[in-house]
Amino acid sequence: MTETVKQQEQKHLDAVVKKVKQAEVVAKQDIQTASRDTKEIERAFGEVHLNTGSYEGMTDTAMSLRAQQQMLDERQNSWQHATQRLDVLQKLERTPYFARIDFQEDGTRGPETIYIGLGSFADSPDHFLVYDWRAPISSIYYDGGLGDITYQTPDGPQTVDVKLKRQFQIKDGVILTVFDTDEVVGDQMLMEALGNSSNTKMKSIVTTIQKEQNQIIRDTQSDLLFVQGAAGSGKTAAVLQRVAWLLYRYRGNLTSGQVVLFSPNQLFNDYINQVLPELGEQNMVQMTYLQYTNRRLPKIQVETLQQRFDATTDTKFKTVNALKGSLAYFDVITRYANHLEQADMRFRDIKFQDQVFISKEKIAEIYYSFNENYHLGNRLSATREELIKMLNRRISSSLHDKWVEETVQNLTKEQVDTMFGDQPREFDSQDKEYRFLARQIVMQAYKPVQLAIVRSRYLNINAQYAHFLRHVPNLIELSKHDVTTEQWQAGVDATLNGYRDHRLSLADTSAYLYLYDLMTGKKGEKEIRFVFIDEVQDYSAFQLAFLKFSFPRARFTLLGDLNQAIFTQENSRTLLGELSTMFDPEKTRVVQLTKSYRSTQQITDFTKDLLVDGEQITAFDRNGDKPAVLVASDREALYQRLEQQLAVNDKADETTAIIGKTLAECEAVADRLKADGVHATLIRTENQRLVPGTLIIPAYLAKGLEFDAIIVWDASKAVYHDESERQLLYTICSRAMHQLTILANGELTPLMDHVDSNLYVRE
Ligand SMILES: Nc1ncnc2c1ncn2[C@@H]1O[C@H](COP(=O)(O)OP(=O)(O)OP(=O)(O)O)[C@@H](O)[C@H]1O
Repeated sequence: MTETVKQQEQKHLDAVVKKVKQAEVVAKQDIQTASRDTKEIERAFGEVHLNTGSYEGMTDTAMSLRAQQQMLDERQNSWQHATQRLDVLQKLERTPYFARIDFQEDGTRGPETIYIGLGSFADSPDHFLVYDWRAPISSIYYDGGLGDITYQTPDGPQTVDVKLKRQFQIKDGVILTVFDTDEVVGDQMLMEALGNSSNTKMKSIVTTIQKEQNQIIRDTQSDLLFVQGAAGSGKTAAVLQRVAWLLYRYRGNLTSGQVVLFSPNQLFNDYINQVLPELGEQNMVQMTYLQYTNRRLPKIQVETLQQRFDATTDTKFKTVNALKGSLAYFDVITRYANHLEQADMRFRDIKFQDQVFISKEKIAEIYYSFNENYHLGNRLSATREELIKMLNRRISSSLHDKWVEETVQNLTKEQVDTMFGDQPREFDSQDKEYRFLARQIVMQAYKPVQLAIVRSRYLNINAQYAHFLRHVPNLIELSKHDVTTEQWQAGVDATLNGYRDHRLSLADTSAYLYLYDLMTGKKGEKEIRFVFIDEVQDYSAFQLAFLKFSFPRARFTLLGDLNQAIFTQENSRTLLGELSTMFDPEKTRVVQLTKSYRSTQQITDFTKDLLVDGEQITAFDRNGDKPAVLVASDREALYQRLEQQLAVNDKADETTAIIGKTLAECEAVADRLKADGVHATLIRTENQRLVPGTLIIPAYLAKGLEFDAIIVWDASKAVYHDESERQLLYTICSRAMHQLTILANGELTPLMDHVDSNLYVRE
């Protein structure tokens, strides 16, 4: 690359930066004007005279308040808009763009040049100095090298002839490197991006998005987009870019509040929460499935991640749990709910002052009095209406009860005033005035009854769920699911006992909520448009069906690695099959990512060999040390080796995570390091933060994270002996970017028996 090209480009860059700075000045002025206006309006708000003396006065006041509110909203919008704009401009000032493309459209005379950056920037309405990486035309940067390339526009596909593809590395307005490439996204740039060390926060990959990732990011057709990819193949990275892309593509019609990401744990949320702000967008709604369900059942303690991990190793209810996670079980509940349209709905008495006010038998009689066209939801609203009518009749007939008359007589003037409020007080007769006051008093007294009716408290969901569980053997052939009647019965008893102590397993919670939604006719959250589920292999088909039901208008993007199923390993392969029955095959797209970007070639080759029948994985060509394995006969030697490795990693500025199988093991390591004066942070729960420095993490919290160096604590036969733990061990090892050390006490896990001994160094 000649110096002159760099100089020419620097000149162009300087000119762009100058204009960005000018635009910043304008944005700052806009912000100031908007906040000044807001203050003005707020002051005027305070001065609106509240005229409630007459109906006309009240209407005038309401109208001027509404007008003020509207103006305030407008100003706040423009304030927000200008602030966001300034934020993007400030980012552009430092790095206005990262690529240049020269291309020619059919039938045009000369090539056109565009620059691509984090956001778009124009110095006049149709003169773009920088194109947003999400603009349709920018796709050609990610999708191909030179020559004819087709990209999608809202009006259909368009083909252009790409003449030049130039990449820049720019820091604080200065071009560091510039190189032309004929590749898709030059390996040199990717290599550099991957060479950086890890951080407690994930970064955006906007400059080096790979072609396959670009397909995922820009998909608009699929109702179900299933991304299957090996550990470290950039699923999470791609999907966060996709959120940013969707917010741009559907701007004006889609807000970040209409996008939900289900993530494996809270720690992971913390890890990824900088990516969208870095891209100039607001974060989507992020939660774990546990949080989603628990939020709806605040009084119940839903089993935590750790309890769930411990429970999966408990084999007693294995087949029962497998059934509860299946689509067949989802269908059973749906059928059971249909059956409730005819019979068996469980009700509670509505009580008033400890007396039965409306009996459950009466409620059942009303509920089943409507014809068969009434489904559960309408049946419930029709019943509610009837009950309210009954309550109103009771109120009317109580107006002359003795206690009511006495209360009315004893009202003070203030009490009367409050009861009248803004009501006109002209009554034709004293009796009418009495009836007005008496009605208010009786209504107040019956308030709890009214609430019980409106909030459907007469439904007995607990009894209903218990009835359902006992009824399951009549609804499904248990033997087809390898469950005996006795096993099922024991499972029911365990669930109900737990429930009495306000505890519920995650599988039961999902079933309980689904049944509740069907009983009450809830149709899910319609305003949510996109749902992302990361680490989908840890979900049961039931949970996915429930989420689909809960977000009926959403398109789903599911990310998974069947090699990493920690909780549901045996079901993970049938999951794809079950998913295909839930979504229209025409609108389903499966994308496979096979290249692993996270780890060095040596680590990827090793982790790949750990799998017996793994999905396809190829390493990205980046070299490092082979994984080291130390087996010692006493713990002391292991601790020494651990501390020695930590010292080496620290010196090389590599962040280390020590991953143990259980929390108990991690605690033991943490105690020992503390006693030896080695600083390390133990992550006990998902609510902690990922702080810089050495971390000690139990395996079930390590999902989705990555670190420069990983030390596997105790990969011995005593700890990892079962075939079902293979995927867990794979997940742990595949967290490492540059260094992997495996320590084992006594005998090495047999899960490593078939790993080619050339792929690691045995110390
Ligand atoms: N196109 C890319 N350019 C630069 N870095 C990338 C790219 N794609 C992925 N990476 C990096 O590779 C690493 C792994 O990516 P990511 O965490 O998205 O993988 P994953 O498939 O979700 O992995 P896992 O299933 O193990 O959680 C991250 O550091 C990410 O930033």
